Amino acid sequence: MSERRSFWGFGRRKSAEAQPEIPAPDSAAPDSTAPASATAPAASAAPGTVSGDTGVREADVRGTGADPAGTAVDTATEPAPTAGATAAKDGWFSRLRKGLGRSSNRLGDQVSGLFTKKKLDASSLQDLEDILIEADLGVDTAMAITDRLSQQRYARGIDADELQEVLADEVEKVLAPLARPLEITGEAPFIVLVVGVNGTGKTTTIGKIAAQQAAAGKKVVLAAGDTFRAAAVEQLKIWGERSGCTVVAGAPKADAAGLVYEALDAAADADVLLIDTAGRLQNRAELMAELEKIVRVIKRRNPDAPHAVLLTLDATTGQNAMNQVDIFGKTVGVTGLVMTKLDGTARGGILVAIAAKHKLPIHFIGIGEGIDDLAPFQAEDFARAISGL
Ligand SMILES: Nc1nc2c(ncn2[C@@H]2O[C@H](COP(=O)(O)OP(=O)(O)OP(=O)(O)O)[C@@H](O)[C@H]2O)c(=O)[nH]1
Repeated sequence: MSERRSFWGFGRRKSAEAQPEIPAPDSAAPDSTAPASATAPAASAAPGTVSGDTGVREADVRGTGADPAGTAVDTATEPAPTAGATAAKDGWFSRLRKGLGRSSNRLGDQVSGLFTKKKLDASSLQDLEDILIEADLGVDTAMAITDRLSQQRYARGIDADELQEVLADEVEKVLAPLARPLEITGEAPFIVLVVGVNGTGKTTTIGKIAAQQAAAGKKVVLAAGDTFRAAAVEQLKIWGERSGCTVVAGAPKADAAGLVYEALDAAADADVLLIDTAGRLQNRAELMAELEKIVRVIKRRNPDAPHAVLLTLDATTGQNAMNQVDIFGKTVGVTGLVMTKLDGTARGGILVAIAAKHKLPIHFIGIGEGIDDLAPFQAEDFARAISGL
């Protein structure tokens, strides 16, 4: 059993295919005069107040509205888990298990069907391997599990509970080296670029991270770099208002790289700058070129930045996520993954296959739309939850 990391992993500083038609990358110098406004959040803004005019999907800003300060625990100042942190941890695990219920039920139902026989034989092991592959765990993990079973248990058979333990163990082995909290430390502002396909949860993830960072006492600036979708800007502003973060937004359809340039200025004295980008399919070269331009603009200001490039992946998309990791990785140098929407999908196993193949750090997982529904990824918890333990 691996050592449990603390629930919240932030370090203190110093310490389908609806495709947006993003205009072709603008050749204007990004340091030109893209209109931008630093939006000071209204203290009185009610969470979830969504204007009908904005077209903001209500679900896009659904959060608890609760004070995020009550939910985050800063590990730097908290050497031992408090009763509250333990309760939060337990609460998170039961929600994770519930969220992954469809994935684990799918596995569990199919696997239990194999145990009508007293012993595992070559044919039931082959069936098991097929089930694991169909559950998106990937060929390598599926084979590792069946190999281990054939070596250790073949002769005497195995019951369903033992199989769940073996499954959890093997899944944890794949995931544990990659479960790394996003360390927002060192540089200030720490610049995080968030990229991904349409609707994978970029804006929501930024809103949640912003709330956690603000609750930890950081000064956070949000850049509404999704200039394509007006509703995305409104959505980000609402998240910003909730956590008291400055939001830098431009005119609709403004050049995204120019907006990012303005945001870099606005964030000069901030601890963290979180940059939202428009969703784009990984096979649209011109849209991927726009992302490269954003990275160039950032690097021109700070060659070490962005300090993190997060790719959000929607767990419900299954195998397509593999290809997204490939192409976004090649284009903008993804440094870590956020897997969203693990609640309510039967395809959560894809995270294991992605980990086995791409070996990128997995920073966060999302199991809902609310402000509390994003937490640092913990391999053991995930492995046990998906195995139905
Ligand atoms: N159930 C669930 N819904 C989520 C999760 N994360 C995000 N969502 C929802 O997914 C939808 C899309 O999220 P956004 O944050 O707008 O996604 P995006 O990637 O910014 O979207 P585009 O800007 O259109 O590319 C919203 O309705 C969110 O509330 C999650 O972990 N679980």
